[in-house]
Amino acid sequence: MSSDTPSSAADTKTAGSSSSSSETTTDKQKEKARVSRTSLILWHAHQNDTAAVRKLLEEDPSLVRAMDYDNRTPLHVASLHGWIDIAQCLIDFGADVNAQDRWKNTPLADAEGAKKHNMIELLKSYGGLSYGQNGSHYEPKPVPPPLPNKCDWEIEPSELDFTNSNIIGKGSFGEILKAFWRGTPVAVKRILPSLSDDRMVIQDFRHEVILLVKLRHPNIVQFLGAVTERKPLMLITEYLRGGDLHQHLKEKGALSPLAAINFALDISRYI
Ligand SMILES: Nc1ncnc2c1ncn2[C@@H]1O[C@H](COP(=O)(O)OP(=O)(O)OP(=O)(O)O)[C@@H](O)[C@H]1O
Repeated sequence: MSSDTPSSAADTKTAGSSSSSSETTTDKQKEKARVSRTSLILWHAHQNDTAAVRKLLEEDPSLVRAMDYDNRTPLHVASLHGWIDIAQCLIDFGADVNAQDRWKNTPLADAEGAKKHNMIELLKSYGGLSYGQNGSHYEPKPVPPPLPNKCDWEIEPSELDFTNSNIIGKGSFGEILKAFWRGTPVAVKRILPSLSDDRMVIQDFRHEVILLVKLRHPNIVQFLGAVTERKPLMLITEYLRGGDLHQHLKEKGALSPLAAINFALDISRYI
């Protein structure tokens, strides 16, 4: 299931005023507003909403360099989906055609991986180069991305901010909390201390991490990292504002056949 919309438009108002009590508070508010606007432009790019993307860029042209926690820019998002108008608008505002995400993919590598032919042409006409793991001029055939090294996803526990965090769910071996990581809300599955030494629990946790590391799909919750070298063991994924499919089924009951087919198509969509 895809993640829900980003922070409300109200959050995007420029924060801070001359009456702010301290510079630190103003800085924090500014940082929060920047994170909100970053989420918004990425969201509108994902939704193919050119008017909204243009409006944000007119208000703040620096947003053309916005990046999420995977260093993915709005142009990566537009390229993957093949949204030509959005890509053109971003390029007009000076987007870096060869920006590289966390996996070193350029927008062109994404467009090639997703076989978005018009997008490939557009990006090439602006000097787009294909390097990264999805596609490459040097690799005639697409190759599956190599598994990231552990050091790419092992998260330093002190980077997780549990201030004002709350429990959003319970699993068999632990609880799921909403927390913040690098300025972004995340869901943290934390194994209960009482089970941290249980061999079966540790094995299950490792299996889940090994599986999640291999998955990268816009409609499957994104694995961000894990804490495996210290206790409590933790698994960090993107935070779904609307909860997961399980919660949706619990709250709303059985899906209509059409909704079930749409969910299945979303999950199995080849990107
Ligand atoms: N990424 C997320 N964003 C928001 N809510 C989440 C997220 N992950 C889990 N939850 C909430 O926590 C509940 C339990 O999560 P989940 O089923 O993943 O736990 P689990 O430990 O895998 O459970 P079990 O091991 O019993 O299957 C979900 O139904 C949902 O309400």
